[in-house]
Amino acid sequence: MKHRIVTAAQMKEIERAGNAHGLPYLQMMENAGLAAYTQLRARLPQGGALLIVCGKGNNGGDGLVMARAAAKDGWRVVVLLAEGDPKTPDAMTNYARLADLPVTKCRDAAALAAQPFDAVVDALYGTGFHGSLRPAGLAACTLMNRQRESGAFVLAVDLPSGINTDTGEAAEGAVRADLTVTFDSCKPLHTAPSSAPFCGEIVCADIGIRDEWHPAGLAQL
Ligand SMILES: NC(=O)C1=CN([C@@H]2O[C@H](COP(=O)(O)OP(=O)(O)OC[C@H]3O[C@@H](n4cnc5c(N)ncnc54)[C@H](O)[C@@H]3O)[C@@H](O)[C@H]2O)[C@@H](O)CC1
Ligand SMILES: [K+]
Repeated sequence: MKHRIVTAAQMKEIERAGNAHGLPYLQMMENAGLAAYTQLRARLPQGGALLIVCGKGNNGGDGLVMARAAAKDGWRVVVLLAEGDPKTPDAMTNYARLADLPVTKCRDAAALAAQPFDAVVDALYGTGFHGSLRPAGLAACTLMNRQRESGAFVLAVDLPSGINTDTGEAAEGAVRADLTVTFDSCKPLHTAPSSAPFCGEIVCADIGIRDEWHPAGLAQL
């Protein structure tokens, strides 16, 4: 794990620098989703039933990349669109890329409560989350936490949903993960005492943004 820690706003600057150096946002999302999937496959090489809970932003987009990779690898994939259709351009592109794959799409967390899964991917909220969980988000987080209590392995994409990236404040009902795969740099929540216990093991994955591209002042942190 890299020891550099950056805020949500600094991470956006780093991504902007990556894009300016010729690494498009869509490619960063692809790299993020595949890096997280590689970590999942390393822990559950046998595959199985996989629930991927997606929000409507770019964190959900990372989850949709994972859904594509996992379906091609033979997992039985269910995607829960917990907040409806993806809304950001890159997440919408990755949703369209699922069209010809055997991925089940669902919009109702309650419908999945009794279904057993070997693994759950939390791609509901990432660095964009702040405040408290609203009903749809809370229902999705409750489903993930119940699945974990029933034995499913929970991988959080970037951070467990329901946690504020910069303060580490955990909303009531936030996800508890076995593994958190974050990207490029760690964020304050990964080490804050209030939120670190929600993360489980933390892996910081390379998504192709070279250290020398980082805006001045961030590369040395
Ligand atoms: N920007 C980029 O280039 C990349 C972003 N990546 C991913 O994108 C994530 C950030 O994506 P976004 O900025 O789209 O945001 P998120 O996907 O983290 O959040 C989604 C939406 O949730 C909303 N939201 C905030 N608080 C809420 C609440 N309490 N209840 C309900 N909804 C709430 C936000 O308004 C936002 O629109 C990162 O965590 C990372 O996973 C990665 O794909 C790597 C590249
Ligand atoms: K997440």
